[in-house]
Amino acid sequence: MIEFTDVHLRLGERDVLCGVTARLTERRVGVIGANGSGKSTLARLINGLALPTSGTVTVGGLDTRRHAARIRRRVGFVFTDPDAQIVMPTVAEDVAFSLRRRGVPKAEIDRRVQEVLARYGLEEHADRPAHHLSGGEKQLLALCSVLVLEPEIIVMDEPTTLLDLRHSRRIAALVRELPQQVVVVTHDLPLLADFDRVLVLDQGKIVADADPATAIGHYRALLS
Ligand SMILES: Nc1ncnc2c1ncn2[C@@H]1O[C@H](COP(=O)(O)OP(=O)(O)OP(=O)(O)O)[C@@H](O)[C@H]1O
Repeated sequence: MIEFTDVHLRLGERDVLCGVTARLTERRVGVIGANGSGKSTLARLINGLALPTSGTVTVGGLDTRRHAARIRRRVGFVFTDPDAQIVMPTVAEDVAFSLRRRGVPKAEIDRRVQEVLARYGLEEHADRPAHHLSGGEKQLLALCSVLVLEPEIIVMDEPTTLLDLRHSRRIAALVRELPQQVVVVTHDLPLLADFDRVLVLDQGKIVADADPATAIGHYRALLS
């Protein structure tokens, strides 16, 4: 469970989040809102990449201020820009990287890497330089590198931005099937169709918190 309690976050001169309170227990939670409304910042708070100026964020009862390392092992974060996440020369090595750092035995690493690449259609790219992949393939790779760690919670910041329709649908299907809790920040409204809950942010505040159709209706009205 993720819990925000009266979270304020000031960056420079700007109040980016202003009194956010929410308990997220549902399996599929979407976050939508205009550009600059604070969605990515809210997502980054979940694994301690950003810390509140006041208020608290807890994950499974652990405060992100005090337990950042433990929380990062539990919360996988998929960045919008996959280049920010790709660290190793080849696709397979990139997926294996964090498993290696966690001391997982080599045979298990090989098995898990192969499995995740096959599941997301990247197996033929395993030995290619990661930076030669297309934007969409890189986004899938960034996702594979997080999924292979089997985190308890997955936070995705605009995971379909670079993807064509086929790959967007694949991500939507993947999100539907994942057993973990998933929090997705997105402008891709169809992705949220069968989500359990959608938050709408506006100027750092939650202005709607409802089922997808209701929340999206609110968002459309806000921007009209
Ligand atoms: N380090 C920073 N210093 C100052 N302001 C920042 C910083 N990081 C983000 N902001 C500001 O905080 C606001 C919220 O940013 P955030 O990235 O959370 O928005 P967003 O809703 O995800 O936007 P988008 O849909 O465009 O990705 C923006 O106005 C942004 O300019």
